[in-house]
Amino acid sequence: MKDAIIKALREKISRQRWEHWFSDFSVKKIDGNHVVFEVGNIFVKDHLEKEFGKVISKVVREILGKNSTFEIVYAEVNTSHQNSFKDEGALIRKRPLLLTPLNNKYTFENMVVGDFNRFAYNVFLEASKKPGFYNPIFLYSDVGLGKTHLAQALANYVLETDPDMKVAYLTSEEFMNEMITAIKAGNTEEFREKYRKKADILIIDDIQFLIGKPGAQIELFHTFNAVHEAGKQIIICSDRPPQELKDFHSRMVSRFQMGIVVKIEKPSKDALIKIARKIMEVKGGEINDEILLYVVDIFDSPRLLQGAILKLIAYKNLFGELNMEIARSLLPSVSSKNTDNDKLLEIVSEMFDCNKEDILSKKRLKNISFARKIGMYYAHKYLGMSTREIGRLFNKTHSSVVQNIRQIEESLKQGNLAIKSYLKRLNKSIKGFAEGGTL
Ligand SMILES: Nc1ncnc2c1ncn2[C@@H]1O[C@H](COP(=O)(O)OP(=O)(O)OP(=O)(O)O)[C@@H](O)[C@H]1O
Repeated sequence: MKDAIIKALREKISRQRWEHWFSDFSVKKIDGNHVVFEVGNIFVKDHLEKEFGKVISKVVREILGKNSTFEIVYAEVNTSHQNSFKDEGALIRKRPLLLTPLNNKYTFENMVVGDFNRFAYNVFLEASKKPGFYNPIFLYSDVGLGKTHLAQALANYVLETDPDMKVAYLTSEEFMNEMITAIKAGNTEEFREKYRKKADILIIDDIQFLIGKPGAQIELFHTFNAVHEAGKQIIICSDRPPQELKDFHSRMVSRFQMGIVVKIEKPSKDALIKIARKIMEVKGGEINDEILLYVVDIFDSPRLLQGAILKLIAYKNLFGELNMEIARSLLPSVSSKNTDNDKLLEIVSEMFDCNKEDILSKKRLKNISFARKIGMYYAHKYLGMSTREIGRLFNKTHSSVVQNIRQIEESLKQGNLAIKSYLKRLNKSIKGFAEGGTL
């Protein structure tokens, strides 16, 4: 029976996701029509419940009957010496366990180093070899200059050299949401244990999101202290220096400053050219030097540069050619960013018969929420905006942006012609892709 459950589950999950998330997943026992699954740690348990709960439940009901239930438990790793012999098998892992998903393209090798980021880069490189040496590391810069890339490069490096390390990377918004869910479900102990006791390296991105959220700040403060006291590495990323995190308690700000504070500056033109070349190398695609210099003249942050380059490469792949004239016609929609952002809100509100304030509000009327979704999808795919920037533009949380974009993607996959036509109209109005677009 155990094998049948695993086999049926395997058939419903892609190989890649299976290898990623189910490497130490097993059926611990079956009590009547209740199945107990076991995984290696609480992070994987959480992720499986969230992402695969429905499919696991379906399989269990298919095999054991309609009213069957399941739970996932995680194995406690006993680190005491007396028991180390017994637990040896469980402690040796051939492959790192990804506690929270990381982008494997965010490596030190894929990062261009220049005067603008050399100090930060070296601090992170050194810390990845000696976690806890600089503790905490507080990294800040303007948006899109490589903070997430650098923090995850450290995480990827550490996991590659020591697969048994447990690295948790999450935004402060995710931290807060998880905290709220845990409070509602009465699981606060589990939540606290997850980050305070289990993580060897804790990376909290976008700390500024907690401005104005005192409850989450306090929880993070205690987590910070517990992790720090245990000598585990903490990394905080922010869009401003610690002292400018207004309304954060001064004891917290001073904790952030007690290790090392590093900043990434704006890259120079030369550095941007190198970054553009690196992006093409990593993403696999090429644009000629003339166009590349034109792009670098317009965009001064790696994130915007990346959005523009990907758009040009996508065009070239679709239509087989790309010249300067086409590049010019494609890019204004991204370059005159602020105007376009305003225009985007204006056009979608007009298209869906509402006003800009409705879109930025919490109203859930059908036309308004549809306008939001289409606008967010467009901003992501055509204006090269990150989901966080979109959140700021539409006055919505990061997770609701991600969810809305996913819903549109899903509908497009299922061939929803109405959405295609809205996007096409939007595209024409905003002067995106050359006449006719790619939709
Ligand atoms: N020095 C660099 N070399 C190569 N690519 C870079 C460099 N800096 C940034 N990038 C790329 O630019 C994009 C944006 O970087 P990233 O998301 O790390 O910025 P960020 O500072 O975390 O942004 P935010 O403030 O929005 O959180 C990423 O795809 C990243 O790989």
